Amino acid sequence: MEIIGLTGGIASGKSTVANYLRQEGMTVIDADLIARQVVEPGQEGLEKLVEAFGSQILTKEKELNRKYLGRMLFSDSLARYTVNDILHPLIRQEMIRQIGQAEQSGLKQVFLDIPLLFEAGYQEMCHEILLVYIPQSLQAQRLKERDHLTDVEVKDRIASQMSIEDKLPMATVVIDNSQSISHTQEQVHKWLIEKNYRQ
Ligand SMILES: CC(C)(COP(=O)(O)OP(=O)(O)OC[C@H]1O[C@@H](n2cnc3c(N)ncnc32)[C@H](O)[C@@H]1O)[C@@H](O)C(=O)NCCC(=O)NCCS
Ligand SMILES: Nc1ncnc2c1ncn2[C@@H]1O[C@H](COP(=O)(O)OP(=O)(O)OP(=O)(O)O)[C@@H](O)[C@H]1O
Repeated sequence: MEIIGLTGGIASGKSTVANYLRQEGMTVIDADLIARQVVEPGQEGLEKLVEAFGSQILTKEKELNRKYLGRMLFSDSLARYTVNDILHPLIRQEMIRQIGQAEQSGLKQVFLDIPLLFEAGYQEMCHEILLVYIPQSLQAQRLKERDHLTDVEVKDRIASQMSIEDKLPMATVVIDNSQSISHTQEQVHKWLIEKNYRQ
C-alpha cells in the first residue's frame, strides 16, 4: 500500500484538498481529528495535559478548552513543546493503527492529512508527499479571515510551524492553492489519474 502524506502550512488548504480526495473515493486519515479524539474526556491525552497545565485548561463541562489551549500553545513555545511531547506520541500511535487497518482492508493507497508532517518526522513513512502551497502573504490573509484573528495572532500561528517555503523542496508533489478551488481540484485530479489511483 502506498502512503501519501498531505501537508502544507496552517490554512494553506489541506482540508480543502482532503475533502476533494474523499470525494474522489480516496481514504484520508486526519491527524487534526485524531488530535481531538486523544483529548476527549477520560482519554490519556487530556489527563496528561491537566497534569502539566492544571484544570484551567478545562471548560465548566470538564472538556478541553481548545480556545484557551490554542492561545497558550501559539504564543508560548515552551507550552507548545510540552503539548507536543504529550500529544504527538498518542497521535502517532493512532495514525499507525489506522494505517494498519487501511492496509488490512486491501487499500492500494492511503492519504495522511498531517499539518506537522515534517515537524513531527512522518516523512520516512511516506512514499509521496503532497504539499498544498500558497505564498505566506495569502496564508496570513486566509488564516485571518477564517479564524477572525488579530495580526499578532496570525503571525504567531504561522511562526509556530516550519515555514511553507522551507517545506517546498521536501515535497514530491506541489499543489498550488493560490487560485480558485476548482483550479486546485484540477491539479489533484490530474495527479490522481497520472498515479493511476482513479480509473
Ligand atoms: C491548539 C489546539 C487546541 C487548537 O484547536 P482548534 O480546534 O482551534 O484548531 P485545530 O485543531 O483544527 O488546528 C488548526 C491548525 O493549527 C495548527 N496546529 C495545531 N497544533 C499545532 C502545533 N502543536 N504546532 C503548530 N501548529 C499547530 C495546524 O495547522 C492545525 O491544522 C489543537 O490544534 C491542538 O490540540 N493541537 C495540539 C496537537 C497537535 O499538534 N495537532 C496537530 C496534528 S499533528
Ligand atoms: N483556493 C481557495 N480559494 C479561496 N479560499 C480558499 C481556497 N482554498 C481554501 N480556502 C479557504 O482558506 C481557508 C483555509 O483552508 P483549509 O481550512 O482547507 O486549510 P487547512 O490547511 O486545512 O487549515 P489548518 O492548517 O488550519 O487545518 C478556509 O477558510 C478555506 O475555505
